[in-house]
Amino acid sequence: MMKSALLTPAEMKRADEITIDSGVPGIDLMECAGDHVARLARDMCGTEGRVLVVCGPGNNGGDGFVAAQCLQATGRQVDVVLLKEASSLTGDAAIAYSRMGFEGELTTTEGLRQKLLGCSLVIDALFGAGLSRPLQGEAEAFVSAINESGIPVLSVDLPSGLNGETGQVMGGEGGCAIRAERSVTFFRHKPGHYLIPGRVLCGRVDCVDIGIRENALSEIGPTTFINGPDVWSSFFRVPQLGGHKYDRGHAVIFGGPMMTSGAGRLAAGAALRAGAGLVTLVSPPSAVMANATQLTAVMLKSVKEAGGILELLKDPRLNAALIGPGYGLGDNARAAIQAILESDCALVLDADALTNFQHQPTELFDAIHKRAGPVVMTPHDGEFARLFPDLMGLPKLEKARQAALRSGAVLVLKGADTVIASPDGRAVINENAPAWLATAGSGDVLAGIVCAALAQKVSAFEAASMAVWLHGAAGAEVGPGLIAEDLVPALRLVIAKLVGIS
Ligand SMILES: NC(=O)C1=CN([C@@H]2O[C@H](COP(=O)(O)OP(=O)(O)OC[C@H]3O[C@@H](n4cnc5c(N)ncnc54)[C@H](O)[C@@H]3O)[C@@H](O)[C@H]2O)[C@@H](O)CC1
Ligand SMILES: Nc1ncnc2c1ncn2[C@@H]1O[C@H](COP(=O)(O)OP(=O)(O)O)[C@@H](O)[C@H]1O
Ligand SMILES: [K+]
Repeated sequence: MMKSALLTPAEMKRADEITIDSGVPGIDLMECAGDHVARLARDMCGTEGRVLVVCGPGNNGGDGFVAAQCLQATGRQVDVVLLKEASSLTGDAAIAYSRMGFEGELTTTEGLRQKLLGCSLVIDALFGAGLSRPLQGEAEAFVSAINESGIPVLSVDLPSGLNGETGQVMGGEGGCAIRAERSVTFFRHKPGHYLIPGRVLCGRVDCVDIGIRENALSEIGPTTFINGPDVWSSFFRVPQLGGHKYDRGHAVIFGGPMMTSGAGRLAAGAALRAGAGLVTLVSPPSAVMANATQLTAVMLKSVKEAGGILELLKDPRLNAALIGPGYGLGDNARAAIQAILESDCALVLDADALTNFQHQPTELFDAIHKRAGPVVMTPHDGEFARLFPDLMGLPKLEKARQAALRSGAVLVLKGADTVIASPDGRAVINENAPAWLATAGSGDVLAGIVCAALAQKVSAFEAASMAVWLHGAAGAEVGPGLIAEDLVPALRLVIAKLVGIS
């Protein structure tokens, strides 16, 4: 799990301190970092062309001085531009500057523009983890000039102007940040490398070892992780010789009326493919015929109203349920959801199940806190806004974490950078979803996969994380031209690969 830990800039600072306190000089870390930066710079622009290293006033600039020195030592033409006078440098950055062996040039934005002409790569060593406020004045003008030049940029640690904790540009809409082709960071990725727009601004990110102590992580206790098998593979269930289908759980999908019945069918098919031993699609009588003509291995049941649902869920073998996709809005729908909330089964609430409580969110959260079974909620941003309007201004990780804590549910806040947050404070960020997944019905498939993992008795946070990853991997397997129906058969290939490697 520690392999996939993400560190906030403050946690990374702590990891640096722990390592330095254990006897590793800070300048050694910086020299190692700068050496990697130089290596990647050579990787980006081969042996030809001038490299311009733009250095800020802190240790990020220090990494830039080391990189400049390494590049020059291999015969490279290098210019170093300073944002602040060299005399204001302190600590390791001052040491790195003094060891560089040549002078950096304190220049104006116009001077920087002249230096940019004809160079083949810019190393952005202006600001990294220490950026504490939006870029202004000369710093902002430097960043604009670099972006306008169109020259490829390698950012050190983070594109300058980006908040490493939130993935947002410091200063929001009015702020500015480097748009890099590649970034190189140290020890562990930061959430900002994966959260949008950070992920776009970073370009390809390399994470390199600079000698930070691994055991610093146990002292720091990170709570944010990148999603992948490292987070949940020990929870992934492989059917056992001698087992039977009930070992794999019985998922119940509550589908809607005929005109929106496709959503429930997609979710049911996905739940079966994702490993639930049995799947029953429960629908109002009007949709039964449509479902029956489309589905084979999925069982069907017709239920008219909340009373029927209560009765059905008394069967303890029905251990996981999903309601929401194509379900419909109104008093009857809300009564059905309330009936399901009264049962003990593990539960996924998606789409209409969330929208139905937009005027009574506290009622929903109280019911979730009271029930014994776990709940996973899977809103996209629009659905999230209906239940948590006051959290909308927060960065995505914080939004998901606070919503999980308030609701008592594991929260899957969807998008290109889906965040899964647990009420216990843990969160993962997903990165394997291709943009082809942004298509009608794709969320219904995801909800079905979550339900399958819950039916297999996977804990809610791991179930949600696993499902989001499988969904992303299935999307990548299908690729261009994907429609939601394609995801269900693609899951078979993804699971086959996963079982092969685990
Ligand atoms: N020993 C260490 O601590 C190591 C640090 N490393 C590098 O050090 C970086 C962090 O260094 P620092 O903590 O010095 O931080 P930075 O170099 O990112 O920036 C801090 C400096 O910028 C100023 N500043 C912050 N926001 C500003 C703004 N908006 N406008 C103008 N000035 C602003 C601060 O007052 C401070 O002087 C990392 O990103 C990484 O590149 C690496 O060298 C590895 C080892
Ligand atoms: N740009 C994107 N890149 C990757 N995945 C995306 C992107 N946009 C949306 N997704 C994913 O596609 C799915 C869409 O779900 P949702 O919005 O509920 O759609 P629907 O209701 O049509 O099924 C989610 O899993 C979401 O994370
Ligand atoms: K930088």
